[in-house]
Amino acid sequence: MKIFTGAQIRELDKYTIEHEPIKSIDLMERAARALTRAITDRWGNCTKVVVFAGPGNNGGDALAVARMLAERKYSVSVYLFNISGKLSDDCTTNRQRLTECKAVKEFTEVINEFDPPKLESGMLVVDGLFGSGLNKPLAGGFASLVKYINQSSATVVSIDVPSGLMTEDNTYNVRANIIKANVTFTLQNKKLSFFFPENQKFIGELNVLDIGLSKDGMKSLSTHYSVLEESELYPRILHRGDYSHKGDMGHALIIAGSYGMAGAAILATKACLRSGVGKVTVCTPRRNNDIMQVSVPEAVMCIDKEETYFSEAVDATDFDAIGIGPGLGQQESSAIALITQIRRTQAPIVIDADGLNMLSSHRAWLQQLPHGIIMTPHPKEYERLAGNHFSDSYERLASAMDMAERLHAFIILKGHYSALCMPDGNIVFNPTGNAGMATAGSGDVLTGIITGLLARGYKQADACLLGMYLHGLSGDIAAQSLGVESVVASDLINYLPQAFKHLYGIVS
Ligand SMILES: NC(=O)C1=CN([C@@H]2O[C@H](COP(=O)(O)OP(=O)(O)OC[C@H]3O[C@@H](n4cnc5c(N)ncnc54)[C@H](OP(=O)(O)O)[C@@H]3O)[C@@H](O)[C@H]2O)[C@H](O)CC1
Ligand SMILES: [K+]
Repeated sequence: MKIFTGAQIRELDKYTIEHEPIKSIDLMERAARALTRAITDRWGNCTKVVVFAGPGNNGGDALAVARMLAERKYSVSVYLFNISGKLSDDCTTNRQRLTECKAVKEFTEVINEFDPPKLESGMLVVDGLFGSGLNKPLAGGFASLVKYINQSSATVVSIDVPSGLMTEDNTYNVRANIIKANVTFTLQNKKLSFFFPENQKFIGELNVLDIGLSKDGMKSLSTHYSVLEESELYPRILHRGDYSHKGDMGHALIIAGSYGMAGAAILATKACLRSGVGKVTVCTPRRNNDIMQVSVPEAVMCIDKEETYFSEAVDATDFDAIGIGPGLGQQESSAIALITQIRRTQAPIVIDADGLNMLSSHRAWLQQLPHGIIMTPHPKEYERLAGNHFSDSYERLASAMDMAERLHAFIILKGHYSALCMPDGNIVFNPTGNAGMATAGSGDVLTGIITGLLARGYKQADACLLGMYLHGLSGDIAAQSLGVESVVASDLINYLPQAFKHLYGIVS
């Protein structure tokens, strides 16, 4: 599903108006009907409603919703903020319709003085001050109103976007001046800023309402950002021939685990084995040998000459993919072995965890990474890799997008919505996964899955998309059965077969 910018939403509006065709005011009426339905489905008409409308089309939506609620016998008080004496055309028409509607008991047009109404628990505030047309942080009277609403105990429903929140970049926004909604009813598509964890407290529970914008219009607009849809994976899935033998299914190499961190190697290796690959070899220090042999009997061992850490690059000629980094430690000799390994390897590579940390300590090496390399940092690992601190997720994502393009790399920024930044500048958010996956070892499992998929024959982009999706799906199935509090990384491996079965079940 594409994620449109504010400017593209305006384009889509125009396209729908011209091609459906539909008058702009009727499109607003359609949006207001969808919003009203969503509100009346949840709150009965004994709920007292206070509507705050701004000067643009977000305010127009709010005025239309106020009228529709009043017609359905809700007690509605409406405040329209017309400070600059300039309303959008559709907002003006809806002001007219509202004043003609006898059911509306209280309508105040605020021109300068504003005496705020009492907001109490049990009341519903409809926030229609600003939506996708906000072009600077809120200040002055609007900022005071937002603070007044936020400190009240009323329930707040935001139309389209919590007022004050930008649809994309909030790096320089004033966070105290953004509505904290309990529920946001957004129109047609999720906005980019909804994918960033620090904005969740403004959005509350998110619901997307279909307002019938042109499907052709959406298809023809190209976007940099999208959310992965399961159906996009179906044509990418590789099928195993009935007569396949393990030699056809790929040979993966996992380089992981220093002494005391054998668990990371075990998790990555098991996840790799569960991802359809024919054979997995693990390179790990001597002292991990016994525990590895016992824990993952299916894996072949390639023991490093050092007792406790990775010290020597492996001959990679026979491997179809390499995953390197989980629990590897950050010894200087491991760093040298890491870059030697990267230089020597022709097969696709996934770097994670300490592999990334060691690259961060030798940032000049980034230029030597082969095109198509996959890196899977969590936010802190990415900051170290970029050598920069970012003030928010948008800034971090923009930097990762730039790095992916410069290095021709695939960078998966892990998080609530993991984001795959591709070398062509596109970014895909993964919709699966849950808070239960914020647990040690979860990343090692992802490294194992992607390495397994690469060795199995998937191209980098497909391995990343499928890997992120399956990893999250397995977490969702695990959480369903165990509860989010109790999920641990090994559960992600245990439920991985069900995630695979789900996808393969649909396409076979
Ligand atoms: N396709 C759809 O999704 C539809 C969406 N609808 C609704 O329309 C809004 C977007 O409407 P728009 O008029 O473009 O924008 P807003 O209502 O959000 O705000 C524009 C007005 O706000 C002023 N503005 C902007 N920033 C500030 C600020 N920081 N402080 C004060 N005023 C501000 C701006 O004035 P300028 O002079 O600065 O331009 C405008 O007056 C969308 O969110 C939906 O709710 C349609 O109803 C249906 C289709
Ligand atoms: K709003």
